[in-house]
Amino acid sequence: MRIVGLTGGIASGKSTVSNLFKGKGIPVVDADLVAREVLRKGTGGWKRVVAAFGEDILLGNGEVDRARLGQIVFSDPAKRQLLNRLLAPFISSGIFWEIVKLWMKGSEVIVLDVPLLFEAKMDRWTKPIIVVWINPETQLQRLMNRDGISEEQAINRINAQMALDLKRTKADIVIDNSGTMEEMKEQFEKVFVQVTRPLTWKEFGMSRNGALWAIVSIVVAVLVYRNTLTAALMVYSHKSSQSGGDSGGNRRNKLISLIYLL
Ligand SMILES: CC(C)(COP(=O)(O)OP(=O)(O)OC[C@H]1O[C@@H](n2cnc3c(N)ncnc32)[C@H](O)[C@@H]1O)[C@@H](O)C(=O)NCCC(=O)NCCS
Ligand SMILES: Nc1ncnc2c1ncn2[C@@H]1O[C@H](COP(=O)(O)OP(=O)(O)OP(=O)(O)O)[C@@H](O)[C@H]1O
Repeated sequence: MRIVGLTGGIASGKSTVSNLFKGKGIPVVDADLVAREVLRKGTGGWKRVVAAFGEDILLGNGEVDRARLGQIVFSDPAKRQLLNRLLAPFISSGIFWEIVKLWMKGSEVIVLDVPLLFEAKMDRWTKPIIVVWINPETQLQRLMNRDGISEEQAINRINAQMALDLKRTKADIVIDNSGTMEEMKEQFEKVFVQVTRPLTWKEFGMSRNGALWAIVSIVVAVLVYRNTLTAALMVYSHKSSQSGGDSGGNRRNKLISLIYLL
């Protein structure tokens, strides 16, 4: 299985790129969606966050007022770190189970869209890593337009993440999304070819089909060579018992019986 990392800065265009992947049939695990799920009313994440931030951050229906919590954490680094610490275990395990589900379905190439891929050190699990880069002026403008927030609020949100220029240096692939949608789509087509090239042996081994292939190969090898294997084990067993050191004798006899059963 190939786990492609997709990251960038806030409003740099990650969701826009991940929608293009989805449009081509590549499954995407969206960390923002996972983060929403783990903050739903009554969940473990919700309980921890309410205990730490108080009931003032709740709406009338008991759900978290995301805009309110956003205002708090994006203007106070200590509170943001607290929120990150509280939610990180839930988000990581949510992402893990999404990957397991896709593995069980047999997906060979998947995309992890994680805004804080480097900050949360999840880049260790992904290869290649795509960074959606954008120039600072366009990023600020797009963020203000999309979220309807002031320049100051937008700057706070941008500064809450690792600098996009630094993320760019850690990328295997960079998509520059400072231009038009058409320019971005042209780059995407090339990136798509690159990330969907045939799996390496290691990636194949990590996929469900690779694991099934390994199990079937072992069973077939045992079936084909069972006489040779049994004979070898019997000779070894005999030699061990003659030399008096036969602590593993029972285990070997069981193995011989198992091979015979097969
Ligand atoms: C603070 C919250 C409630 C604000 O919710 P809101 O609906 O306004 O924003 P949304 O969740 O859609 O996030 C928008 C973008 O903000 C950025 N962002 C979100 N959380 C963080 C954070 N803790 N640090 C830096 N940037 C963040 C990301 O680029 C994200 O794509 C929410 O972002 C949240 O719960 N954040 C903590 C969980 C988290 O770390 N999410 C990122 C997933 S890796
Ligand atoms: N090439 C482009 N030209 C014009 N607008 C764009 C382009 N790419 C993305 N946008 C717009 O910019 C905004 C931010 O894009 P998007 O939501 O994909 O960013 P994001 O990186 O997923 O943001 P976040 O970190 O908040 O999840 C959106 O309103 C989107 O429609």
